Amino acid sequence: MGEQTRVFIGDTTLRDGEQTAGVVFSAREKIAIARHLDAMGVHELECGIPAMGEEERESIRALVDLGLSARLITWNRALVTDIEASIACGIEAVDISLSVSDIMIEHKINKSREWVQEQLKRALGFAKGKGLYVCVGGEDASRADGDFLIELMRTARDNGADRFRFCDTLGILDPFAMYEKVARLSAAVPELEIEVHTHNDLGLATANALAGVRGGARYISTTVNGLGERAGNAALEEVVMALKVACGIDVGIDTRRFRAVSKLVGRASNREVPAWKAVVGEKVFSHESGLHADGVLKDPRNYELFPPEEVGLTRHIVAGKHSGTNGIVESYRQIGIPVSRDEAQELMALVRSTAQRIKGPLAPKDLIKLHQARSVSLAA
Ligand SMILES: CC(=O)SCCNC(=O)CCNC(=O)[C@H](O)C(C)(C)COP(=O)(O)OP(=O)(O)OC[C@H]1O[C@@H](n2cnc3c(N)ncnc32)[C@H](O)[C@@H]1OP(=O)(O)O
Ligand SMILES: O=C(O)CCC(=O)C(=O)O
Repeated sequence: MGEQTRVFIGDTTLRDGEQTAGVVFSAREKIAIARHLDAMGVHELECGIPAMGEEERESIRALVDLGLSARLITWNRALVTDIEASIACGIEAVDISLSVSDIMIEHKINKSREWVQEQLKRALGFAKGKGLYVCVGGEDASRADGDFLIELMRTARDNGADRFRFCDTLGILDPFAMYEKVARLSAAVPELEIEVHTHNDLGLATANALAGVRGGARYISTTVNGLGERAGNAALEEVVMALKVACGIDVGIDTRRFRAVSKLVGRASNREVPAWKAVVGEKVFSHESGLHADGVLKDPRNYELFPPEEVGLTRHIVAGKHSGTNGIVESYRQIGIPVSRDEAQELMALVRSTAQRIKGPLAPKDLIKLHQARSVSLAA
């Protein structure tokens, strides 16, 4: 992956994210999330499912009325009625979804591969006739027969589709398999852009999204905080930072807003973001261990991949069970108490035993108490 590789982010927090069992966004929350993502420069927002009913359609219309820069796209079954419902919302881009694995074709929709091909032609023909941008969503593509997928993509291409969405619906692939599958499709039907939509059932969603890009995909489906069905989707913040730091690809998104949008979606979904969550967790720039704190104080690059401000976070040096001298000097400096290295060394045992007793880091009041106790014992 070179610097020239152009990658687009299609965020589906408002569709797959809201499909998380038990999650409901209010129309106002949807608007706030969409505004945030748009202001950050996210390229496309999958914003809902018009076929669900009038309330959903109203919230989609409200998003259309915002006049965002991001392209708004809706999820649709391969049914003319679904697409009509999208058009009625003022939507100009649709994802037309079909189950494409034999297991789902036979045991979920109870149809045949031929039916899938025909249904695709019908729905796609209708959508293109209405001038829509169309992404064809291949549900369960990762378990589908590769030759059938190529046939389907050719049908999609020949009937005017703009993109094919390769879904690892159950999150079963490893990055090597993802790379191989996407590379094969990309080589067989180079005229059709590929999007990868990866789920996190094995904790591989972000890795698989990157592998898809290496295989030739140009769109990545993400959600804020990795929200989504079951174990969720590839997290927006992880994908963007991994592309930037590990692959040298800048997708042009303002990453400084990641923490803010993460908190917003965490609140709106009622799914608290773990403190150690990659990229946006509250504590991912907190350093306690003696050697780590020392290294960071000398040069943050020793233990930080990028500055915390780049994702809207701040750095913390924490006094606790694993602290060393330099970290303790810094913790006291931060609360306005200068201590020498010798003093810090003496305080270290007290810091450790306090941390052990309270089973956590020391707050400023704990540090002050220890400092006072030490001064009193020295004076006595
Ligand atoms: C992998 C994904 O995330 S795909 C996105 C899924 N998202 C959602 O399901 C959220 C919103 N869903 C809904 O509001 C409803 O499920 C609707 C409106 C889509 C459909 O509702 P209903 O018609 O009441 O059916 P229900 O929810 O029980 O879905 C099952 C039906 O959908 C059919 N179906 C499933 N996938 C598709 C598809 N891609 N295209 C057409 N039909 C499909 C099934 O075969 C089944 O049909 P049957 O009842 O004739 O056997
Ligand atoms: O069919 C699509 O476009 C998306 C379906 C989906 O969300 C999935 O397969 O996980």
